[in-house]
Amino acid sequence: MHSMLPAVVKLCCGISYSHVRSATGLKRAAMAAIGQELAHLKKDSHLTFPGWARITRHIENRCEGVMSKGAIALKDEESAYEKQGRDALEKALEIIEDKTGWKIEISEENGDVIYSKTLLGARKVFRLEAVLDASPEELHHHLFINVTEMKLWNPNIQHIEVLKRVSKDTMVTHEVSAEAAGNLIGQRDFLSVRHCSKQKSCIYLAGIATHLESYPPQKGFVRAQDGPTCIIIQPTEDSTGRSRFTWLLNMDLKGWLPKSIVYQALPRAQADFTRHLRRRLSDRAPTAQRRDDPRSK
Ligand SMILES: CC(C)CCC[C@@H](C)[C@H]1CC[C@H]2[C@@H]3CC=C4C[C@@H](O)CC[C@]4(C)[C@H]3CC[C@]12C
Repeated sequence: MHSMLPAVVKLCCGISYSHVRSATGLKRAAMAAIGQELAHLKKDSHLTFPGWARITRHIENRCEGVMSKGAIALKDEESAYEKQGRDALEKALEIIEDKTGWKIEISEENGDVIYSKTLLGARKVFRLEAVLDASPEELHHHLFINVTEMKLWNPNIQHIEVLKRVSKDTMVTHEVSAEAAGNLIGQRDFLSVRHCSKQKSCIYLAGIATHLESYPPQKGFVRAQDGPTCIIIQPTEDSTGRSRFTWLLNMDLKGWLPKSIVYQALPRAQADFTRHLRRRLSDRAPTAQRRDDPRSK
């Protein structure tokens, strides 16, 4: 029964899509609540949890159970997150490096291109290719070191927090997407391992959804699952100090929305993100006030 409920609601939502579009306030809140309920149902059924999540949960339980043995348990936990991060990078790179089946989704005047591809298992992923006017180091700074500041320059992110610093290159983060006007997709929250790896002049930022017993899905949000995903930052060959930016967006938004809506929103979110990142980069003067700065609203 539980497994059928999401499908039934999805069907109803599909049928009433045109009504849903014009829904306002309370109605929309009610729909978001239904979506959230379904996400919880799924979570509780355990069956839908991917293997890696169960493993982390297992390790976490073990760690919490034997805290007195402290160091050993902690070490286990750390290496489990490290491993999740490394595995995510490996899997994301496999997806990016497979050159077959990519279609152009959006091709922008400034040269940015977003490609899409449907993976086995039917998930659609997106790959953005852009050249950014910043060094790999600078991008690493904005996207990894100073990750919590992202909400100041990206209005699509309402909240971002580092819950656990596992090592210099690995952390567990919690993000909440912002509510967007005219956006049918309600707010999502993400709990992910973020891992950074530098190889020669290349910087890789990988991410994958994870699980923290102490951080269950939050009230009011649908917990989405990110990854395996990665961003590759490499210097352009022309030594102008710019970077080639490749971003694989691989995300399961959960909830009940029809795929067509989700698959429109995702590349748009990717294009928006890049626009805000560019604005941040061109705005290096610390005193300048940005239009998109939530503090200036
Ligand atoms: C379509 C709607 C619901 C979602 C829109 C928000 C998306 C685009 C936001 C929410 C959380 C964000 C992520 C939060 C943290 C990081 C880690 C950083 O090292 C690279 C960027 C990355 C990976 C962000 C990419 C954009 C992101 C995925």
